[in-house]
Amino acid sequence: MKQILNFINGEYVRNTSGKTFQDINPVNGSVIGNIYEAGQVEVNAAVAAAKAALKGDWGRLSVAERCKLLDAVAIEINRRFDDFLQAEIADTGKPHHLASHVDIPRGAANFQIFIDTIKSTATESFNMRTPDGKTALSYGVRVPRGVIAVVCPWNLPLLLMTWKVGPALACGNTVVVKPSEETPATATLLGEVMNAVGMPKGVYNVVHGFGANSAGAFLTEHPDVNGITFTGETRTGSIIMKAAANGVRPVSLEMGGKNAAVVFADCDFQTTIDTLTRSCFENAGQVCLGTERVYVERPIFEKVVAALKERAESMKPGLPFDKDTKIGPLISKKHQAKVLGLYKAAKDEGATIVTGGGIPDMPGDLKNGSWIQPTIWTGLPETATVVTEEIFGPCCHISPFDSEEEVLDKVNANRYGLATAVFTQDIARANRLAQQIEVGLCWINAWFLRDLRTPFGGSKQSGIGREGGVHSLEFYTDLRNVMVKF
Ligand SMILES: NC(=O)C1=CN([C@@H]2O[C@H](COP(=O)(O)OP(=O)(O)OC[C@H]3O[C@@H](n4cnc5c(N)ncnc54)[C@H](O)[C@@H]3O)[C@@H](O)[C@H]2O)C=CC1
Ligand SMILES: O=Cc1ccc(S(=O)(=O)O)cc1
Repeated sequence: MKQILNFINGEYVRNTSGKTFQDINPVNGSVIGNIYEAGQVEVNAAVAAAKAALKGDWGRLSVAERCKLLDAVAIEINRRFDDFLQAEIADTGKPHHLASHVDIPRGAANFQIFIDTIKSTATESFNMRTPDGKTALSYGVRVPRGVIAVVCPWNLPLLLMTWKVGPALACGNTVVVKPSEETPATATLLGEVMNAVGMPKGVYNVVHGFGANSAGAFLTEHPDVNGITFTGETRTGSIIMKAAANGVRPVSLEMGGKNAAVVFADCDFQTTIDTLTRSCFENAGQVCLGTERVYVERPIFEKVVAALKERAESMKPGLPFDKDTKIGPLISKKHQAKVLGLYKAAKDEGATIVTGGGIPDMPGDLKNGSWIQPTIWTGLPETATVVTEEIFGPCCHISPFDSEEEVLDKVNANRYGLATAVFTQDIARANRLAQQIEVGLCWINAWFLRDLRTPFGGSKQSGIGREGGVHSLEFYTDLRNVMVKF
């Protein structure tokens, strides 16, 4: 049995309370690890180590030296690619092709991309004449904020954690990471990488546990934490915002979504169906950017429903390492119960179940896993639960529309505003819509196509702030103005 320890000040440590909880493989419900829950003592130690590191070797490094270390981290993750892959797959049950093409490569790349950003981003300067006839030059310098708390979800554990740790370290901060209690493995493994490349002690720390009355709350409420970056549910983000208010600490929040796709009759049909298949069902729908509302222009409504039904039914569930596996389980029995509850709500509220709606029949011990059928509904009003609430499962409701104005109103009538994908060959119409849809990200004839220099984040209740490229620097540094008179 794996023993999953906290990583504090460069060392793996258990805890003083003796409290542990189980790491479960969602494929078959088996216990794969024993996680040592960090209490207030361990969180205090991690924050203290991170604070001390700011004044130690780490704080004295030049930007170039810091970047060299980050590059070494990326190289070491890639050298240990298979260890990360096995760990991520064991925790999440996601198909091998997904973890090996998305999660782990991006986990490494997230340490490299911000090297260019930090090295090449200038700050502004202004020259002016003073009232007494002298000259004044003012210029900006970016300084690290200090200790950053990084609170992470379980859907893309390494990818989303490094998306924050990479820029935080590039900017000279130190971090205390609180991975999701469901997926502790890769954040823990990253500690070995940090030690292997010679990262100074205390720069990267990991504390395990839950939210309320546990590591998550102890960390975000800690007075020596100087900034909090969070990805997870909107409800949790709101609790974290309140914790951050105490001490007036900045927050960056990437939260829930109820993303729409808008399909016009003139779309490239095959590309649209291929893309919708990914956006609705990939990672068992556990992607914050995933599509759960599909609006289709009436002339091709039936055709889209039929094509997507066929694709949903071809998503073969199975073991992560089986070559023909197309979909893994949900992250946990708890999440499966939530998704099944919403599947039931759809039925109770009168949905037509085009396909799915329950649990697939799995062989042997896989019966104990948290599997779910890809599901499509039609026929619900815009007020229905599964049309308004985030599900985070492999499902969507498809409804017809007749005009651009109608679909725009429907897309925007939701409290979330993370992402939308528009499918049409009329590029003027697509751009018109993209500028009116209230989201942080809008794709045209694409989905999950990312240039990591661009801003990522949500509008409305999907988030506060943007990360990616120079936008990450906005959060992970404090911009100081210096004015010199001569
Ligand atoms: N906008 C985005 O980029 C993304 C958003 N998400 C959202 O994340 C959700 C799935 O992730 P979950 O792990 O279920 O989210 P969650 O909000 O339950 O948990 C996220 C993290 O916050 C911690 N946490 C929970 N309560 C806390 C508290 N009171 N104080 C401090 N920390 C606390 C958890 O232990 C976990 O590490 C999705 O439903 C989706 O809404 C997921 C991925 C990306
Ligand atoms: O699931 C949420 C999510 C997925 C991807 C990204 S990124 O743009 O690739 O960093 C962010 C959040």
